[in-house]
Amino acid sequence: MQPILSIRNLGKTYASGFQALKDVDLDIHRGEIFALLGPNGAGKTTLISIVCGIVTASQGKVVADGHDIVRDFRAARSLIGLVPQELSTDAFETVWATVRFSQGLYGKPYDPAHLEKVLRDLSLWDKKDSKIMTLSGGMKRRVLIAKALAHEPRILFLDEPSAGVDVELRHDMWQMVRGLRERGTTIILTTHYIEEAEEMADRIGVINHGELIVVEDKATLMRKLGKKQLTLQLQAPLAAIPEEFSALPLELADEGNALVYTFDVQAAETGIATLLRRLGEHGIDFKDLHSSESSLEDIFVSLVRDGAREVRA
Ligand SMILES: Nc1ncnc2c1ncn2[C@@H]1O[C@H](COP(=O)(O)OP(=O)(O)OP(=O)(O)O)[C@@H](O)[C@H]1O
Repeated sequence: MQPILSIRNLGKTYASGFQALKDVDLDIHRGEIFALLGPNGAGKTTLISIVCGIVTASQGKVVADGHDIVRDFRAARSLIGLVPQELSTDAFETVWATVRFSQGLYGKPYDPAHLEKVLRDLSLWDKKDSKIMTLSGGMKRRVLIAKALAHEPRILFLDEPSAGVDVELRHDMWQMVRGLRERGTTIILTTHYIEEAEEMADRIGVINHGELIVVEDKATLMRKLGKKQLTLQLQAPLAAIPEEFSALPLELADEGNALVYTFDVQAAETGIATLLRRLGEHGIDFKDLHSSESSLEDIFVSLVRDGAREVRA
């Protein structure tokens, strides 16, 4: 099936000469939740801003459901909703007036029933006549979401949805995002919270220094780049790893009371049987063992640290 969003050779150099995006190619599938991860300044907001028509690209092409975002701006923009990081307008407006305005902005006719549903879903109905400046931070966040949903977008961008929100709102938001996806909306979110990507995303893209260094199904990413660790609790502590074992991916932990062996999830042979046999031969006994898998967070940190080279290799 044709992707709902197709990004080709996208680049952005700001007037300062700073190159914030370099040759980004990305297809977003219909109906998926895509999480874009990257450290501060990686280019996430720049990418979203280009697709939403807020920033002009220096090179490349973006097509949203068949509509070029530059040549066919109105049609493309009407398909897209954006929940930005901060509310920048309308402090003196009521909640109702601001969502009503957002509905009309992209040519949608006034549909009070839809607006009521959006506000009820976001627990904002009681506040519909309140001025935005009188709302709490969490409620203002909900207003941002309501504004983005007012024109029934097919593609929804959430820029750092969890930044500065409490646990309850975060979980409500996840619930809402899943509900939207079930009804056919495609969701692209940027996040610093790996937990959020791990919880929500079907696919994950990692961006660093303006380059998309990896795009992968979440499950595949975790399988491909994940490592497993086997921890052996020793009967007697070791002062150092014996010379004979120095070539193995072994580390001492817990003040010499534990040996940690790291292996690739994908490797044909883990080497565990050999390790255990050799430890036995050397009289290194253990009283307990357990294994653990690396989290998405471990994978992300190593990706960003090691950069593009190793991932592509
Ligand atoms: N208007 C601008 N002029 C010059 N440089 C800019 C401009 N806007 C952003 N940048 C730079 O481009 C880079 C990418 O910024 P961007 O906001 O896209 O990052 P981000 O990944 O969203 O970061 P964060 O996670 O901190 O929000 C940063 O180095 C930033 O300083």
